[in-house]
Amino acid sequence: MKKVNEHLIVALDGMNSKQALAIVDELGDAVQYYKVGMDLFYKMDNGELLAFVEKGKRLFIDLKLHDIPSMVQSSIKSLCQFQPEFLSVHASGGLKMLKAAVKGAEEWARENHTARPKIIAITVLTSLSEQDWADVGAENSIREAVLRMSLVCKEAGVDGVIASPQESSSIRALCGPDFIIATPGIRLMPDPNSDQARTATPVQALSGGTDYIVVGRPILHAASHGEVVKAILENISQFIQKG
Ligand SMILES: O=C(O)c1cc(=O)[nH]c(=O)n1[C@@H]1O[C@H](COP(=O)(O)O)[C@@H](O)[C@H]1O
Repeated sequence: MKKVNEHLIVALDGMNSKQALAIVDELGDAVQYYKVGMDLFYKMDNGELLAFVEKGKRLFIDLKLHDIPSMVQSSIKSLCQFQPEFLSVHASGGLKMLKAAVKGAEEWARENHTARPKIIAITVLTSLSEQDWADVGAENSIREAVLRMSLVCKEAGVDGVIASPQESSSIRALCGPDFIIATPGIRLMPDPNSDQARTATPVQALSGGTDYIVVGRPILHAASHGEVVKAILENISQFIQKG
């Protein structure tokens, strides 16, 4: 069984590498998983990226790859040098691209005699509402699209998806217990100024069957990062105990 803090991924967004690594030190053992997204990745040098694993942390490099299959395959291989536990791609890249992502990770693992990072696919961004989705030409609902994408991901051998709490219980039912679901858009209280459209509290997300909640600004913008992490971990712990 996973430890309580193995359900939380802290997204280190909107800061430079020095600030990000200072937060890792500040939060200490409370947080195991950190997500480095595009804005931080482009600011970090190789040594700083390797520091996460050196500090005993588990790394999610979230560059949301979306390109032709051969490019995604080689890019995944390049990213493996930082020993991430998770790498992300967009599910809308399609079956061939998703298979190429897994192949890139497998090749790297074989060549380096180690386990491969897990490939996680973004379905429909949690910042999109049904209206935003329709505006870009989609004719099905977000839920239908997320479920279809999840099935394609499973067929491709992708390890799991990122989706909102509104879709996670259906994904769990469709794709089974071992398929990873990670859920961003977590808010501890309603936030009308958020750029997220499909949000939930930590407990709502976990009730939907998600494995990991991904939390950025609610922790990073708080007066005390540690206090918010503590509150989230208490929520998770209470949820697990209720079983
Ligand atoms: O890939 C992601 O992690 C992701 C997918 C998605 O659909 N929505 C989403 O918000 N995210 C990420 O989750 C984090 C959410 O940050 P906050 O809204 O600040 O908690 C950001 O790092 C986003 O890049």
